[in-house]
Formats: sequence, structure tokens, C-alpha cells
Amino acid sequence: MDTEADLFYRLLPKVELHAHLNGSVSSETMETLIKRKPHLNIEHSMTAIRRGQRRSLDECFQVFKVIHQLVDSEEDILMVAKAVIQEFAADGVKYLELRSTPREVTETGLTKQRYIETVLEAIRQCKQEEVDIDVRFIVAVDRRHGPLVAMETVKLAEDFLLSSDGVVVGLDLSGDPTVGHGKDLLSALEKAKNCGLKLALHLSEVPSQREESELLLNLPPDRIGHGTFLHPEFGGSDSLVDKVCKQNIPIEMCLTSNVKGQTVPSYDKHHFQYWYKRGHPCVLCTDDKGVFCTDLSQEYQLAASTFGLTQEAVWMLSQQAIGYTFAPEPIKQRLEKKWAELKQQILQ
Ligand SMILES: CNc1ncnc2c1ncn2[C@@H]1O[C@H](COP(=O)(O)O)[C@@H](O)[C@H]1O
Ligand SMILES: [Zn+2]
Repeated sequence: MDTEADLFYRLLPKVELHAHLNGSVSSETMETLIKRKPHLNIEHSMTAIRRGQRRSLDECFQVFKVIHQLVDSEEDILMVAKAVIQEFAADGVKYLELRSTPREVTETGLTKQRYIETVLEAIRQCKQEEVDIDVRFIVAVDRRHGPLVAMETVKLAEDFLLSSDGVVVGLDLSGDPTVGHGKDLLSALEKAKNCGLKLALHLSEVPSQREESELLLNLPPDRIGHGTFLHPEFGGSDSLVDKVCKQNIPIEMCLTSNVKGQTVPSYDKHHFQYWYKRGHPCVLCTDDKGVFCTDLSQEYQLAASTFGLTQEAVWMLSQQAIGYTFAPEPIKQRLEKKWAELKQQILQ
């Protein structure tokens, strides 16, 4: 049963800005997928990192490969996307920017175009069913696939930016950070930016990316994912910190993901502390709520208990995230209004 403190975090209206679709699949949905494809011999323990468990980042990427085998048709994507949206809504998320890498699967006839259309269909159906959440989509580029695929993905994202009635808002750069170099993807990212897609880039998720981060920060991105190794105490540099601060680029912080993926040794050593203390824009996110067995309420609660945040401070954190969304101004105003209406009820 929820204690009173748990309840505060659940009721707190929240904004989720960093959620990978296939990393966000809940254990319930995973059960269904595993049953649908018994021939794959996949066990639940292969798709999630449970309480107290840790994995290397490399092992996390193996987990995504397994999940991709389970989610490989339009039918799967529609089911998974609808479930993920409903789960975020049930957790009190009022605005969600979901991201996913379009995939092509010959055996099931899935194309990248249909992949995106299917996610958009899931978003449309949730809206029609009046699920209490506003959902936007960020098209993801997997850095592992190199510059040509990145450029193709940008073109696809650009088409949808123009035709999705405001649902597609941006481009993400993700995938195994130890593979490839950002300099090869720079022209694709520049093109994306020039056509009006917002950029949410995974940056300095591992220590070896200083040079790449210097380069990508010149774009500049509209938001940074993780940014774990940007600051000098973690092997980054003053110049990186200066760039991020001068351009006031919000950082998406995913505490449990970083601890379970072992890029951060423990919650209390998380770089959230460094940036939050400086008053820099920070937004708490889940990254992969399915794989890391968490949800956004829990991430807020963990941040509060680890760093001693008051309920008022937690409220501010969730409210300020509205300003870091890629939503147009009228949507931001609508969210601000919602927060203002709920404040008296929830914050005692
Ligand atoms: C843990 N830290 C992380 N760092 C970098 N990329 C990550 C990630 N977590 C997830 N992804 C990216 O998201 C994909 C799965 O969702 P989609 O198939 O796109 O919906 C992964 O294959 C990887 O490219
Ligand atoms: Zn991520």
C-alpha cells in the first residue's frame, strides 16, 4: 500500500521528457509478448534489471536486442506504445515526449515509415480514448548505424514534422555511446535542426566522449540526455560546463538508469546534485522504465530522499520541466494552468 509520502509523488503532476519506447515496456506487457513468441525462448529475467541488480552499460544494450526480437511487428508496436502511454498516465505524467528508433523488419513487413505511423496511431488512439496525457514523439537515431542511416532518419522525421499535426517534435541521438563518433553524424543533426526539429542528444553518457561533446554542444542541442561526464569532477571540463551553462541547455537526468547501468556509482554521487545546486535546468526522467524497473514517481521520490528536497522543491522541479518541453507555447500555457489548479490540492 502507498504511504502518504508515496502518494504525494504519484499525485504530483509530472512531465516525462526522456523515455525510450522499447525500454519502457512494463513487465505485464512483456509477459504478453513472451507468450506470443514462445519459440524465441526468452525469459523475463532477460528483459529487466531488478531491484539491487546492476549491469554494465554494454549488458544493457544486449537487453534492448532481446526486446527488439519481441517487438517486431506493427501489432506489437501498437500494443506496446498504447500500454506505455497508459502506464505513464496512470503514474501521473501529464505530458510525455516518447522517443523511439524506427526499425525495418523484413519478416513482418515492417518499414521505418510504418513504424513511425504505428506509434503515431497509438498516440491518436490514446487521445481518442481520453487518456489524461499529452503525448509527443521524438524520432531517434541510433549512432551505431552510422551517418547514412542517420540522414535517412532525419529525412523521415522531417516528413513527419510537417504531416503529424505537431505530434512529431524532435530528433534524438542515442544508442551505445562507445560506438561511432558524433562528428560523423554532425551534418545529419545540423540538417535536422535547420528544418525545425528540436534536438535531444545523449551527451557524455560515458567518460570517453569529451571531444564529441565539445563538437555537439556547438550545434547546440535543445536538451542534453544524461551529461554524466560533462563536469570536471567527473572527468569532463570547465569548457564543457561553460558551454552548457551559457546556452542554458536543460539536462535530462535519469538516476536509476545511471546507477543500474553503472555509469554512476550510487544515487548520492549522481551528477544531478552538481547541476541542481548551480540552479541549472534539470529534468528528472526514467530513460527505460521497463528495463530499469522504475517509474517517474519513484525517480522524484529517490531524488528527494537522496538530496533532501522539500515537497515545495519537488513541485518546482516538476513545474519547471514544462518550460523544457518541445511543445508549442499554447500547450505550455495549458500545462502551467493544470499545475496551478492542482497545486492547492496536492501541496499541503
Ligand atoms: C541506458 N542508456 C541509454 N543510452 C543510449 N541509448 C539508449 C539508452 N537506453 C535506451 N537507448 C536507446 O533506445 C533503444 C531502445 O528503444 P527504442 O527501440 O528506440 O524504442 C536502444 O536500442 C538504444 O538505442
Ligand atoms: Zn536514454
